[in-house]
Amino acid sequence: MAAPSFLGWDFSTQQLKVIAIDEHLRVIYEDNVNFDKDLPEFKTQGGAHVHGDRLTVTSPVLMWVKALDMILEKMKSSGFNFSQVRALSGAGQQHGSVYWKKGSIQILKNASPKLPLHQALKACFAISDSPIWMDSSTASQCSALENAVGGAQRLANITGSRAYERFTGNQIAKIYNQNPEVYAQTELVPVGALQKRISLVSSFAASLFLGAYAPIDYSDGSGMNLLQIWDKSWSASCLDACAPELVEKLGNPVPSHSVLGSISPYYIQRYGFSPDCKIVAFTGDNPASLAGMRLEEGDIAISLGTSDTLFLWIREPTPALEGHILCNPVDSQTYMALLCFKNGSLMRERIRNECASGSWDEFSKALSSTVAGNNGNLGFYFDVMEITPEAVGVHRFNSDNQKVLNFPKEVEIRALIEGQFMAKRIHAEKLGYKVMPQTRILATGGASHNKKILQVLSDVFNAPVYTIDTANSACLGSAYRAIHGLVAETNVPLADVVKLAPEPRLAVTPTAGAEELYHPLLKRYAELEQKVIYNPTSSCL
Ligand SMILES: O=C(CO)[C@@H](O)[C@H](O)CF
Repeated sequence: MAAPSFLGWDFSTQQLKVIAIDEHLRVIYEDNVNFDKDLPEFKTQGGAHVHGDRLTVTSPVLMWVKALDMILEKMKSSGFNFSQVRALSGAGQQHGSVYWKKGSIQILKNASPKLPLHQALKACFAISDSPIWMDSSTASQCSALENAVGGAQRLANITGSRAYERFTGNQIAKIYNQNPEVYAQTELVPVGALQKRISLVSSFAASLFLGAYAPIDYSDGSGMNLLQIWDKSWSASCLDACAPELVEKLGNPVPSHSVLGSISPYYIQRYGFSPDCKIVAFTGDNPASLAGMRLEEGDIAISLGTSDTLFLWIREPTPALEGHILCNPVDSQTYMALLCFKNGSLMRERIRNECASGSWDEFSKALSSTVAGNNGNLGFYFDVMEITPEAVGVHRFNSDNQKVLNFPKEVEIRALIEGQFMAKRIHAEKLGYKVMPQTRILATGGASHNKKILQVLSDVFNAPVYTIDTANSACLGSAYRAIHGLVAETNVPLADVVKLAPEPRLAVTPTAGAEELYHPLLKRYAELEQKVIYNPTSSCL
């Protein structure tokens, strides 16, 4: 008797990925389809089309459907046993939107198992190229939405974020403003009938497996500037500010752990899935990554990449004009926060090249040869316009808070690393994050292989740092959520469901006295940050 398995899907920007795990959480299959390489007929770059205005960015919907056909055929050819899949879930790139044309629901429901799905659905989309998260063409719609609800902070208090160009509500508003006839084409049926016609990429992907329109989940719905994150219902003032009859087109949002139903007959007949295979609500890629990293309350995940991204588990968030508060995908009573710091590894590499002859070993030696706290020297390093906070340029201050033009090389290196991590703690705490006794920092990305850098991170947060591999965290998190969905109704936390998964590896613990040392420095850093924040009207500092 073959062992039961669970599938996790990730409809990300550049590729479609799938992971199968067994009941012991061991990976038994993984595969991917790269959109540019494997589907060249769609002529994408990085999975997207960047339009001539350099602001509009879209991706072809049928490319996503065809990628699913391809990956399922690859699995079938490899002899994958679909009949043992007990449940599946998935993730999609956040904020993107799919516009189903009138009548698509019948075509989706009755797709012939003799044909690939992309052939059945080829005329089902009112917009063939969906707007995605890389789009920044909706500045006017963002201003209109913030004005309609009483300002940026008010919108953040309602939806968890101020208006962002990539957020779905503003994208829908642009389509309604610029293509009202297309907007009218998207299907409209009574609310409550679980029918709807505008999907996120995540709920669109779930619809393909369900053979019906899948609802938007609370967590990915938090990335639309439309959902009230406190009572998890659509905000009437936000919907009305974006487009008419929007609630009929979105349907009712659902908890992210919801079992939506059984897999569509199309997959049973074409691939041999079991009729009992359950579809668990899909969610956004970042919420799915939180599940894949198995974050728990008090944890903070830091991805040290080109830009540095923080995932926080927060019980009582305070939405701000920076960062994003989302409904937690694995615990409907709590929240997750996303914070992005644009000046990440490229900034670290520039200082390494200039102050450590391009060598990470020399960079690490400089960190070892300088004292924690850097004798009160502080620095802000933003080669490109930073978004957290909005600031640009390099600004150095000595222990008397006097601006200085430069630091000795090893002081510069420590000022960069301490500054980057103090900023992360300050802005995380502004969003309501609290370092707790059980706090763990889960570090990933290139710089997480450098223990000297991690030691500074541990000291600034006064918390142990673990390293994890997040290469497939969204996919793996989706497979974990597929298992969790089957038991979530019994209030079993995800942590219990995935306790057999490989543990993160402890890398460093805080140096004794770190909290006492960095507490006053964090206060100084926050005060000085106010001086460097970008003010287009003031002379450069
Ligand atoms: O826009 C983002 C999050 O707000 C990106 O991380 C997308 O989710 C990437 F697909």
